[in-house]
Amino acid sequence: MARVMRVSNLPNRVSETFDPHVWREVEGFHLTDLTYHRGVDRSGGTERDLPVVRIAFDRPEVRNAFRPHTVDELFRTLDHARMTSDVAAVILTGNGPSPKDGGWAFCSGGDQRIRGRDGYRYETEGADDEAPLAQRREQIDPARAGRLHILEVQRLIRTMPKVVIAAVPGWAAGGGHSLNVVCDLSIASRQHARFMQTDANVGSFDAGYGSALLARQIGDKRAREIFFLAREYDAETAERWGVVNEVADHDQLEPLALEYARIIATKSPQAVRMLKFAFNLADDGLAGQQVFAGEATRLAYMTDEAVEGRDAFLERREPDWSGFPYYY
Ligand SMILES: CC(C)(COP(=O)(O)OP(=O)(O)OC[C@H]1O[C@@H](n2cnc3c(N)ncnc32)[C@H](O)[C@@H]1OP(=O)(O)O)[C@@H](O)C(=O)NCCC(=O)NCCSC(=O)c1cc(O)c2ccccc2c1O
Repeated sequence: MARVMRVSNLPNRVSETFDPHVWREVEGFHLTDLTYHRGVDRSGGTERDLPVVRIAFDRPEVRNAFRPHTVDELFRTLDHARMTSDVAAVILTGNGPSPKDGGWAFCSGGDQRIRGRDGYRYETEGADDEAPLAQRREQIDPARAGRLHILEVQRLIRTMPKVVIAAVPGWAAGGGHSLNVVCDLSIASRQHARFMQTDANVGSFDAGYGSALLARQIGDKRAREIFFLAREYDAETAERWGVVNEVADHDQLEPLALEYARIIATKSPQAVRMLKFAFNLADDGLAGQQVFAGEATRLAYMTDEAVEGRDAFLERREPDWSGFPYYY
């Protein structure tokens, strides 16, 4: 929950684009592949929570590729943000640059080094993340099934009643390209953001949101081009095509994402929630209808009419609907 307290120590600067003055680490998470922060206002000698969190891939040396453990952490932090009732918006980004070559990434999709025939494989406890390829394969835990559960994360982003903003500081490739598609809003770094849908290069295919929703967003021919040709495109092209909302200078990427979050937090939470689910409804079929209808049920529960139905049952009497007209 939002808290006001004395100013605490600043968190580590987890990325060159990260401003420690406006974030605190979210407690209780022991993350290895991500970082998770809550926005704070430290002006006036106190520290006050802001209604925004920042979740960032933290494997810059492999362009923020995800392994199953990364996906577990991503699901856990997103779900925590979903259930934190004073958080309006989530910024999803990638820390950087790579200490190896200075390259930037949002996310380069599934970690191909640990891809098995049944999906992406977990590694044994204490596995060496720096190990060469042959050793990586020996580190795979044979007792655990391969996973494709980035799709579960996509569904969580899609159905969580918060606005998820992708701040793309570098490469969005493969499954990282698809994550950008499923976020509600996107901002890309003018200098470093690059997009490429590499799925078909490596024998993979996101045949759900990654392709079909992309086609809905930017048009069918363009989406087919992006998948079938797998050509690199830059931030300005992405903006022109409708893959991102806005391009920002690299050092302004996170401030702009924060500004988006600040504006969203000035709007009615109920209106934002209903709008997000309304945008999803037609494309998500019955699942979309169920999510939207759940919120309609919540609104109904807030009425005197629904309260009368509940109370009549609890008081063992017939409900009196006489005060509630058949609206038309
Ligand atoms: C992203 C790149 C275009 C960047 O190119 P660049 O030249 O800038 O950098 P390098 O290629 O030299 O990379 C630096 C360093 O990182 C390693 N690396 C990068 N990406 C990955 C990765 N995905 N897996 C493992 N390692 C990666 C790279 O090997 C270098 O390491 P060194 O040790 O040599 O320093 C380019 O890197 C690139 O094309 N990357 C691969 C992109 C890709 O094909 N991703 C997978 C697509 S499939 C996918 O993501 C996917 C996942 C799912 O779980 C699905 C589930 C269900 C349906 C579909 C799914 C799906 O499609």
